[in-house]
Amino acid sequence: MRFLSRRLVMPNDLNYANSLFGGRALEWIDEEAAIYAICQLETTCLVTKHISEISFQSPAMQGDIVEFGLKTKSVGRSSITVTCVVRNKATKKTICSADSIVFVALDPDTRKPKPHGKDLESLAKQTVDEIRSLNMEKPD
Ligand SMILES: CCCCCCCCCCCCCCCC(=O)SCCNC(=O)CCNC(=O)[C@H](O)C(C)(C)COP(=O)(O)OP(=O)(O)OC[C@H]1O[C@@H](n2cnc3c(N)ncnc32)[C@H](O)[C@@H]1OP(=O)(O)O
Repeated sequence: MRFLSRRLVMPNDLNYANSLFGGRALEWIDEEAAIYAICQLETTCLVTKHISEISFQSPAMQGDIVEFGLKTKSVGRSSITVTCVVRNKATKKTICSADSIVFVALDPDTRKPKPHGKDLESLAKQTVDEIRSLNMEKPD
């Protein structure tokens, strides 16, 4: 699982108990996972089909930086299933997680499911190439 994206918990992200609002966490998970799926499938035309049970394990507070871990769980003909973990960047404590988020690639004209032509093997290679292109070596 790669943790590449981060967000800062701001005042308008809070619930009445002054911790991160669950609905905001869900919105972030959907958005982060969608961006990940778009990059994996190399298409901008996809939709969220299914989000599995989400467990909220610990609160995030104002000023916390949270980071999003994503990985591909499986790939089908038109779908990709992604796992997402949200954790506190400083403590590494899990805030919440969604085990299976299913996105379906669509034909932009018909809005029907469209085969994406990817498999786990090709995605693994694509990921290696992507990490290389990010130039994430340690600084001198
Ligand atoms: C997010 C915020 C973004 C913010 C900006 C960030 C920038 C990024 C911008 C772009 C943003 C894009 C991400 C938008 C994220 C939404 O919010 S999309 C809005 C919410 N979603 C929708 O409106 C989808 C509505 N549903 C549909 O239109 C139809 O159900 C669909 C998707 C066309 C599929 O139709 P269908 O008849 O179910 O198709 P079917 O052939 O039976 O199944 C298709 C595939 O889904 C699988 N499937 C079907 N049902 C299920 C199920 N219950 N569970 C699991 N898999 C299933 C099938 O197994 C099949 O997989 P493959 O074997 O082909 O791999």
